[in-house]
Amino acid sequence: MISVEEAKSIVLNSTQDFGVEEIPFIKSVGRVLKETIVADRDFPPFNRVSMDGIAIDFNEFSSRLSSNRQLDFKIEGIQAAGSKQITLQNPENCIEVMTGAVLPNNANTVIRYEDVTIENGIATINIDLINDKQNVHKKGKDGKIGDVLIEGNTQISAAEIGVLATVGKSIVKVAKQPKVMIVSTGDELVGVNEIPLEHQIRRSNVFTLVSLLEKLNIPSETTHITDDKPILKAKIEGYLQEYDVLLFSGAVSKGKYDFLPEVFDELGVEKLFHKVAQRPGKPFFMDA
Ligand SMILES: Nc1nc2c(c(=O)[nH]1)N[C@H]1C(S)=C(S)[C@@H](COP(=O)(O)OP(=O)(O)OC[C@H]3O[C@@H](n4cnc5c(N)ncnc54)[C@H](O)[C@@H]3O)O[C@H]1N2
Ligand code: MOO
Repeated sequence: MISVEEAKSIVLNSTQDFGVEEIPFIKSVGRVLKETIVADRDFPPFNRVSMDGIAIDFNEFSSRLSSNRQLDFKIEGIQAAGSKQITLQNPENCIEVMTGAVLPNNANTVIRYEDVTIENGIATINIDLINDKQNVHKKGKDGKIGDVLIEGNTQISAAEIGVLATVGKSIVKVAKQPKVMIVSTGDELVGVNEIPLEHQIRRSNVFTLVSLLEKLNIPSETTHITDDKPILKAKIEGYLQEYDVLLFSGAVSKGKYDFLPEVFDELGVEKLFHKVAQRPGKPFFMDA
């Protein structure tokens, strides 16, 4: 018999690498990333307008302010998000700009609609306090092309999904999940939908295990084998070929029909431990 701590360390030292696979990024939540994700361009990729309003040349504004001239700017055009960059032709004018748009060429400062009055195609700025380059999210401020955005071995969450989408990673390399079969044993067990006879109980443990694995994003299958040694042996021999991990519930104790330890031995699987100093679950069995 070994302690819980010893058992835990044996389990954790028996981890296996099941390889790498490529999957659609949207299916990768909860999976472990097996590549480094880098920025495919600067972010933002252009000087990006961050307020709806007008874009002007700041020098023009400050020289007018210092010489007490009118703060009215003729509107030359509109720069919408998703449109190619346009150019402010005359520095005495302005361009209406939308959040997410490219800052027009020759403009460097954005004033919000809330601080402007627009009448007959002329925008008049109603405030004095304006900072050079305000309301512009500078190209590359969040990240430069080639910057590492997500390190390998990160567990992918919703936040990483957004980053993967941003850099165009539609297919992503992740650690492969093991193929798992969960086996219940015992002639006393009946299905969840069945009404057990007095001497029977419903098969429940396997579904707890399925759910625990589902939480880790590991799909699994379940099956039931009756307490018949030749059948157990034949079935387990097949599962050992087909699956990476077999989980068993029952048949590892001292009972007359607890055949699993013998079957494992006959099939040549290496026993790592059997019996852990814990209650419940003392006859916990693990092999490699
Ligand atoms: N004059 C003012 N302008 C803005 C104000 C304000 O108070 N006065 N508020 C700013 C704030 S704060 C925010 S937040 C934004 C919200 O704007 P919208 O809800 O109208 O969103 P959009 O302008 O359409 O987009 C904003 C930004 O996000 C980018 N975007 C949009 N959809 C997506 C998507 N599916 N995936 C990636 N990126 C997306 C878009 O290109 C813009 O860059 O308004 C400010 N302006
Ligand atoms: O509401 Mo906005 O997100 O402050 O930029």
